[in-house]
Amino acid sequence: MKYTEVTFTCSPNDEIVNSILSATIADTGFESFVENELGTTAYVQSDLFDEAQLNEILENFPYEAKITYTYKEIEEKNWNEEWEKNYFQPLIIDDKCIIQSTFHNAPAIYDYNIYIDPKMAFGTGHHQTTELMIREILKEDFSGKALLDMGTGTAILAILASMRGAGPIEAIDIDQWAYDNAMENIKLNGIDNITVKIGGANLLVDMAFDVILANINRNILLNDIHAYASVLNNGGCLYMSGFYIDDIPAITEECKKNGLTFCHNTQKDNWTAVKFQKA
Ligand SMILES: C[S@@+](CC[C@H](N)C(=O)[O-])C[C@H]1O[C@@H](n2cnc3c(N)ncnc32)[C@H](O)[C@@H]1O
Repeated sequence: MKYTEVTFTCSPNDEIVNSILSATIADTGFESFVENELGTTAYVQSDLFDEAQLNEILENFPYEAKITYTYKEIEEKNWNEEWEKNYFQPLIIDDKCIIQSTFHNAPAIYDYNIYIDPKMAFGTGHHQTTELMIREILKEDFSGKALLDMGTGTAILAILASMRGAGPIEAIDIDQWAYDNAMENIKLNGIDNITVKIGGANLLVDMAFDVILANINRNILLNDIHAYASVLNNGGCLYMSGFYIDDIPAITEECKKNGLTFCHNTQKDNWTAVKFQKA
């Protein structure tokens, strides 16, 4: 599969502009985002890259900013090298959890030592939404809980949930790359209670979970919350991220329609993670 790397130059180059940019283009198929000294570098499958649509987004950008871009097609094999050279550094969260790749040699001295070789899949912990979800998982008692990780990406959340005692775990992603990468990372971390499947909410039949994690995006979540609610046990919790603080009312409204009550939210920059409970 060919990927296109788009380098955005943002003025101002700040958290708000880069966050809005990432969230907006994520809805058009962009999968990975790296903030840098110019703005954001983002990756999209080449057959999904639509320059006219991108221009329209930038023309109607909902925030005062000047954004220009250049792009080039990259080969699959370059991806790991890019990460190794430039982007993915070990990430330590709350002195409890480290996420690093096999090419790092940071000491594995934390309660949860996670290895992720990201390749094309999203989820190294460096995106605000992943970090917010990680903090929720570190906070809650997941022992013995049947758990679903929707939009698993690298399987980072499912792996940490397993280390925190959750199981059995289903990890689902719509993308073949994510499926392959999730399988690799699960093996790399010696986890044996996660089943990975390719697909979307249509797979959610004849299943029941105590906990559901879904870090995807606003529109997909709004569309699929009813399916998540249908496989959540009474008293079970749904944690979601991939959207902004401003989106909380719309998400809450949809959850309410499906018997889910708002518990709390956390936030970083403009991003948020929310917890809902089924009565
Ligand atoms: C923002 S990434 C999150 C990855 C990881 N869970 C994390 O927290 O870092 C969203 C993932 O959802 C997947 N995805 C997109 N649409 C989906 C859908 N309708 N159902 C399931 N997964 C989906 C994407 O392929 C991507 O891997």
